Parts: sequence; structure tokens; C-alpha cells
Amino acid sequence: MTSPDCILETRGLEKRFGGVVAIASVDFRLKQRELRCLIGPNGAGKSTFFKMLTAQLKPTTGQILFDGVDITRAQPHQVSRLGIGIKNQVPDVFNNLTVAENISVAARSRHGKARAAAKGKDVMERLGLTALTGRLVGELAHGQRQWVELAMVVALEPKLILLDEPAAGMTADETNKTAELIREVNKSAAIVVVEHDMQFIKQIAQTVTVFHQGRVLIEDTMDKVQGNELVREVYLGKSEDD
Ligand SMILES: Nc1ncnc2c1ncn2[C@@H]1O[C@H](COP(=O)(O)OP(=O)(O)OP(=O)(O)O)[C@@H](O)[C@H]1O
Repeated sequence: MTSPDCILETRGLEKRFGGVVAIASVDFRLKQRELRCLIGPNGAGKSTFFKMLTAQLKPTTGQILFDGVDITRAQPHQVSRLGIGIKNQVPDVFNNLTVAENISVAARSRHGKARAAAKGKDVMERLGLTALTGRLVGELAHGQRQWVELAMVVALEPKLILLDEPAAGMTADETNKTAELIREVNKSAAIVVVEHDMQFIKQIAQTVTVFHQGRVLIEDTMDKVQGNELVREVYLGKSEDD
């Protein structure tokens, strides 16, 4: 049994690809409405961990519990229906539809037609996208497209949202707005963010989990993580004296 304030828990989670241990016995706990950042050097296992949470990859051993339900062997559509939303780096949007239509299409998978339109409108207002309502998504700037996809995920009303490098390729202004949107979305959902941009992480981070060689190296506040010598060594590939 997980405690009621825990939305996500992994127990002894492991993923091997042949001889490569990508994730090694990870025990991870996330509270309801928590915002967690995952960092770690290339190859640390962050993507593999994410893919197991959304059932894109099946664990070799271990267990994943979401909102009290064992989803270790679930299918992606079941995980989505239970309330896990994911936003990948490449936006999954319809370029030849408007912003409103894209968000409404997403809302349709949860609601009837009339309610989906109203729900879409609410989400656009909440994320400050109303001015873009009638614009074709294919004509939007990179940052705006990312926000539309975030709105599409929010329209599904997930309890947990996984964000894979949400600030990648963004300008400073776009990055600031993305941080603002993530804080807004976090009012109604727990969020796990994988990100390499430390400035961005500083803007949103509460607790940071550092992965290294498939294991959790440290889990602490951003300040403590940044000041940690082990993290410096593995994440930056050198100590400060080098
Ligand atoms: N499909 C696969 N087949 C074989 N090995 C894989 C596969 N996917 C990942 N790996 C290996 O698993 C380990 C973890 O990779 P993963 O992509 O999860 O790391 P990451 O932390 O997301 O890295 P990055 O920050 O570069 O995206 C690496 O050694 C990688 O080479």
C-alpha cells in the first residue's frame, strides 16, 4: 500500500537492455501536487525512467504504483486514462488546425463535444493562450507550439504530468513564461520535469532528484544539490579544483 499523499511510487524499478543496466533498483516517491525535477548526465537513465512511467517501456523488474494502482504492466492508453500526461520534446500537435481546435481535440478524449469546447476555452485562459485562439499551430513560434501542447496535456486533466525538457530551444523570455506556466499547471497536477537547463530548473525547482548510472545519487533542494561535491563530479564530469 502507498500512503494517500503519494501519487507515484516506484519500488526496486529496474530496466536492462541486454547487458546495459539503464535503471537499477530505483525507489522513487512523489507526493500529490509535487513538482520534481530530474537531472543527471547523459546516459544517467532519465529517459528510460520516464518511458517506464508512461508504459512505453516495460520494466525488467520492480513495481510502479500510480494513485494506488499498480501500473507496472499497464498499456500506454491505460496509463493515460488513469491520469498520467506526457509532453515530449517534439510537439505532438496538428499544424493545420488552430490553437483552439488542437486543444479542443485533446479535451474531446475526456469530454463530449460541447463540454470539450468549453474546457478548451478554460485551459487557454488559464495558460494565457487566448490571444492565439484562431492561429494555425503550424505558423506559431517554437515556444508557442510547446505551450499549445502543454495546454493539450492539461485539457486531459491528468493528475501527473511528465515534461521532457520543456525549455529546450527556447529564448530567455519563452523560458521564463514556460516556468510561469508550469507553476500554474502545478496547482492542479503533480509534475515531473526532466531538464538540462540549470537556470530554468532554478526557477521552478522544489526538490531535485539526481540520476547517475541508473541510480538516484541524491534527492534534495536545488541549493543543496548544486553545492554537493558528488553531483559536481558526476554531473559536470569534474570537481571544482580541476
Ligand atoms: N533502447 C535501448 N537499447 C540499448 N540501450 C539503451 C536503450 N535506451 C537506453 N539505453 C542505454 O541506457 C542508458 C540510459 O539511457 P537514457 O537514455 O535513459 O539516459 P538519459 O539520462 O535520458 O540520457 P540523456 O540525458 O542523454 O537523454 C544509457 O547507457 C543508454 O545507452
